[in-house]
Amino acid sequence: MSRPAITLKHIGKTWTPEGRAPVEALRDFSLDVMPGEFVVFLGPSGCGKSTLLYMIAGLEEVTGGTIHQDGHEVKEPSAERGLIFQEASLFPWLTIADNVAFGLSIRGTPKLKRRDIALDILRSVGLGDMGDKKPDELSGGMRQRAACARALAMRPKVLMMDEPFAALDVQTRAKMQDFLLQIWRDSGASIILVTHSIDEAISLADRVVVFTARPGRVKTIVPIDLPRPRPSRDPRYHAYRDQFAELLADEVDRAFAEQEA
Ligand SMILES: Nc1ncnc2c1ncn2[C@@H]1O[C@H](COP(=O)(O)OP(=O)(O)OP(=O)(O)O)[C@@H](O)[C@H]1O
Repeated sequence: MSRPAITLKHIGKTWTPEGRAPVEALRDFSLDVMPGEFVVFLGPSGCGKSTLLYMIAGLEEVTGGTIHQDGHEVKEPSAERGLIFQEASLFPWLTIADNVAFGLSIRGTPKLKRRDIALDILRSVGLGDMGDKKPDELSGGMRQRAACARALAMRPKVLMMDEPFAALDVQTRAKMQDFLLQIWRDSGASIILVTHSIDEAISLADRVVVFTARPGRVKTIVPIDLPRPRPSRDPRYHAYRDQFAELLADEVDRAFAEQEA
């Protein structure tokens, strides 16, 4: 069997905000993400999903345990680990092509080559004609595709997405999910996606990691054993939906009970 792309061993994270009580966000969280695997993080609000993504990205430090990518300990951000947020964080003063090429300029890729790569990737995400536009001239879905193009330009081995489609309408969201599956297949990258949507988790994931309420731990890991595109009318799809609804309800109840205690 191949080596995991990402290995999380006994991760803990306690936030210590100034002047406020410490918050234990994650406790003893262990997980392997395999090369080319699509993993979805699903869990109640505040259970540490985003915190964990930022730590895998190298933007936050762990307070316990270790994170490795391809056997190397993660200590800082790397272009090999791309991160995409809910709102496409494009530079508003740059054109879409320049946004996509931005990371390549830091890497030292020559200007003409940068533009070629940017336009190529923009074509692959269906934005071939949009290179010279500014972000505010694009729709929300297009901006999010441009953010994907910018991350993909760096050829990341792992692409992390923090509720990337939450701000989009239902139809655009469904289209973006299809698009994401396509770029996932084309790029061969591992994807770790955070969502609150049970349907999104079932539609996309190879495996769904369900978090406990805070402090977040692995409650259970559910492989989705359905062909893609996932048949939402299939009784097995409904069985997964019921299973996740029950697992989440359990955790939400537990979180409320603890708040009231
Ligand atoms: N910078 C920070 N400083 C202090 N506490 C933080 C910080 N970031 C997150 N937290 C706390 O850590 C806990 C986990 O937050 P996080 O955003 O990772 O959860 P989440 O599962 O992504 O939540 P949601 O689903 O609501 O986005 C929360 O209690 C949050 O308030």
